[in-house]
Amino acid sequence: MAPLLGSWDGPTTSRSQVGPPKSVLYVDAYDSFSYNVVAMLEETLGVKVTVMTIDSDWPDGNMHEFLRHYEAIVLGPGPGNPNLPKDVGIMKDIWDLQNDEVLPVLGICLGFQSLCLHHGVPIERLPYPLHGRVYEISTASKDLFHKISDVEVTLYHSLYANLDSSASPPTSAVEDLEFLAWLSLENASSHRTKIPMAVRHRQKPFWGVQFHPESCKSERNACKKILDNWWKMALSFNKSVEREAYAALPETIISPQDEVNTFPDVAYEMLRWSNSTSKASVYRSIERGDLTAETISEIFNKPGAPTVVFQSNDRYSIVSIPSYNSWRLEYSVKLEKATMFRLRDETQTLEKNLTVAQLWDALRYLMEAKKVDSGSIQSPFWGGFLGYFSYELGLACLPHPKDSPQTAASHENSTHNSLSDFDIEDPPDVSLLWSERSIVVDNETGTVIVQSTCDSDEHPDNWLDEALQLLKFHARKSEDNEQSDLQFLDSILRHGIISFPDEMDYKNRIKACKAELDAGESYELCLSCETSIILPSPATESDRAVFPWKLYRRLKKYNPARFSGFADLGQVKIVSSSPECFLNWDRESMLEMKPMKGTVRKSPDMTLAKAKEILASTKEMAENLMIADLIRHDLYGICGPGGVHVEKLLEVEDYGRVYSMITHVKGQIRPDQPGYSVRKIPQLKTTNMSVHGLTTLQKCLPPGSMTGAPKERSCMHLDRIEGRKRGIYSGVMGYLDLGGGGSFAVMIRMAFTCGSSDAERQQIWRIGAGGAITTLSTAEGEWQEMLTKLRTVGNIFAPFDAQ
Ligand SMILES: C=C(O[C@@H]1C=C(C(=O)O)C=C[C@H]1O)C(=O)O
Ligand SMILES: NC(=O)CC[C@H](N)C(=O)O
Repeated sequence: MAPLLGSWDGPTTSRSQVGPPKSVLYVDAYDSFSYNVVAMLEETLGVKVTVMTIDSDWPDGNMHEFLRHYEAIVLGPGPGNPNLPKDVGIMKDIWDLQNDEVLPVLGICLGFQSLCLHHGVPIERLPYPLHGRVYEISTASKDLFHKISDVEVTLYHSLYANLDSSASPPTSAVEDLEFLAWLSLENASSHRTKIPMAVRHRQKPFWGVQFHPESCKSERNACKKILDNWWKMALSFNKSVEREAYAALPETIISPQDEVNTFPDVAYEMLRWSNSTSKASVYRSIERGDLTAETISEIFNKPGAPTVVFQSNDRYSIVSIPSYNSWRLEYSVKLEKATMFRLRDETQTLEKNLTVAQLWDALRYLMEAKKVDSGSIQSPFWGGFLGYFSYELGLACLPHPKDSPQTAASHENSTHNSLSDFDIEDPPDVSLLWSERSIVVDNETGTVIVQSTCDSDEHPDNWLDEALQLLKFHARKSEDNEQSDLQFLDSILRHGIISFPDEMDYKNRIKACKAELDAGESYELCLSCETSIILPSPATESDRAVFPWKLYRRLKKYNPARFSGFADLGQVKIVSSSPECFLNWDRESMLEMKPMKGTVRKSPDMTLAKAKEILASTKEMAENLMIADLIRHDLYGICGPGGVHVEKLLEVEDYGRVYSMITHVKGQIRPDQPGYSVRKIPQLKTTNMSVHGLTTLQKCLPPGSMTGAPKERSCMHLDRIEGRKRGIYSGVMGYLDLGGGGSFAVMIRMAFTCGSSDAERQQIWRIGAGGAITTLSTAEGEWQEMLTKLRTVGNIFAPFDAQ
C-alpha cells in the first residue's frame, strides 16, 4: 500500500536554494506533535531546524545574539495556558524584541495564543474543547492564505483568542493584529461564535495559526502552501530590513536535560554473564504438526521455573528454553537498582545501583557486544532477552520539564480498591530473561524452529537434536488435560474475592479528566482503574507453581490475541491476551508502531460493517487521530524528518472479542540522520538495529495509546487522578533479538501478580482496564467501555461452573 503521509526521500532541498540550508528555530513546549511540525518544516521548506525547549536558558544569556543565527522562529503547540508563564517559557521573550532585533515568527496553536495574548486579546476557554476535530475554516484568501480560500484542518485546543471580550473602543489588539481565518462554531445556546484561526501583525513579521497544519488529517497540500507563503513573506521581510542570519550553530537540540551519563559497570557484568553466548544461532526446523507453543513450553519448562512465552504479530510464538548459563535481570526505578540472577541457582545474584538512563546504556552495550550474525532467516528471534518494561519505567524515561512535579511519583497514599498497600507488592519495573536457547513456532508456515546461541550447542550430538527428538515424540501423542485443568482452576477460583472499581469513583475520575481537557492541559487522557482478585494459594508447591500457567492456557483459549504472552519471572507472573502492537523493528532499518484506539464489543448482531459505522463517529475518529499524530511525533523523534510515513490511518479490524480501530506508522532508521529525541545520545552511529530499537523504547515509553496527548503532561495528571501505580499494565512485553530485531506488545487485557509463593500467602492478581477520555466521552459510555475490556480477561477468573 502506498504511504499516506510522509516521504522517504527526506527533506526537499528548497527550490532555487543555493548554499547551505537556512536555519529556523523551533520552540518546543513539550507537545506530542512537535516533531511532526519540525519534519513538515524541513520537508516542505528545505530548512534546517534547531529545537529548543521552552524551559531552556538562552545560550550565553544573550537571546538577541543567539537569534541572529536564525532566519525565523516557529513557536509550537503545547499543553497549558499562555496566561501561565511556565507554560510558554521562553516563547514570551520573543514579543519583547526591539524593532531592530525582530525576526519572522510563526506561532502554532499555543504559539498563536501567546502572540494574541501579548497584543491584548484575552485567551479564554472555548464553549467546548476541540481536540482531534477536523473542520473547514474560511480564510481571507490572502497573506498566509494566498490562493487558499477554504481549508480543512485539525484542531487541538481548549482555549481561544476571544476578540468579543476585548475592550471596546478597539484596543491596540485590533489595531496591531489582522485576523486572517475563522471557524464558525455553534455554542450551547445555538449561537454561532467566530473563532479566530489565523493572525498577522500589521507592522511586525509575526504570524500565527490556531490549527495544526502538521496533523495527518489537515489538508496536506494546502497546509504546505500556507507554510510556503509564510516562508516567502519571512524571507522577504529579512531582505527588506537587510537582516542576514549568521552562520548556523552546530547544536540542533537545546534543552536542560543532559544525556551524558557515566557508563555503568553493570554492563561489563552482563557481558561476563553472557560469556557462553556465541555469535551464531544454530538451528533445526521441523513441521509443526499438532505442536503448539504451549505444549512445547510444557515439554521444556518446569512449572514455576523462569519462563516467557510470547506471541508476536499473530504469527510467531517464541518460547524461552533454559540453559546452564541462563540468567535474568530485574530493575527497580524507585531503588535505582539492578539485580541479576543465575537460573541454575537463584541465590547467585549480583546487585548494582544505576539510573534508568544508565540501564538503557547497559542494555545497548550488551546487545551490541553480543550481536549474533547468523541464524534461521525464518525466525525473528535468534536469542537475547524476553520480558517486560513497566509503565513506571516509561514514566521515568520522560523528560520531566522543570517545575513539573515528578511524574514517577510514589503513591504512599494510594488505594488499590479495598486492598491496603501492605497487601500489594510492586513488581520490578524491568524483568528480562536472557535466553540462549529458544523455540519459535511460525504459525503461518507451520514450522517449528529449535535454536541456540550457546557455544556448547554448536557441536554434533548436541542439544538441538535431543530437543528435536523430544518434540517429535510429543507431537505424536496429543494430551488433553482440559477436564482436570478445569477442575484444578475452579477449585482455587471458587474462593476468589474480587474487588471491582467503584462506579461512582470511576465516573468522578472521568470528571477530573474532563476538567483538565477543558483547561487546555491535555487533548486526551487514557484513564484506567484496577480490579483485583484475591485467591488462596494452592496447597502444594507443585500446584502453586503450575497455577499461573493453567490460568494462561485458559485465557489463551478464552480470548485468543495477536500478542498473547505468559511470563513467570521470579515473583512476577503475567498472563496476557494483548491485541495491541507497541513496537516492532526488523534487523535492517524499519520500525513500526500500531496504536489502537476505539473499541466496540462483539456480539451476535455486531458485524464488522456495523463496528466500522460506529467507529466512524467524530468521537472515535478524534480519539484515534490524536494518538496517530502522537505516534508520528514519537517516530519522527527517532527517525528524523523524511524518515516516517503512515501506512494505515484509522482502520477498523477484528480483534477476537472486540473490534478496534488501528493506525499503522512506519519509520526508517538512517544512522547518519538521527531524529531530535536521540541526538544527545552518543554511540548511535551504529547500524545495529538492537541499539536503535532499545533507544526507541527508551524514548517512546510509556505507549502513547495508554497515556493520551501531550504525553508528559497527560501522564502527570493521570498519576494524580488515578492515584496508583499501574505496574506492568500499560507497560510493554516482548523480545530483544540478538540478531537486531524486536517486538513489543502493549500490556493490556492482561493480569499479573507479584509475591512470594507459599501456602500461607494469598495471591493477588491485578487487572488494569480503561479507555481514552476525550471531551466527547460520556461517563456511562466510558464506564461500559472499561468493563468491556476488563471482561476480556476478568472472565477467566470466574469459576467455570459459575459462568
Ligand atoms: C486502556 C486500554 O486500552 C487502550 C485503550 C483503547 C481505547 O480507548 O479504545 C484501546 C486500546 C488500548 O490502547 C485497556 O485495554 O485497558
Ligand atoms: N495545541 C495547542 O497548542 C493547545 C494550546 C492550549 N493548551 C489549548 O488547549 O488551547
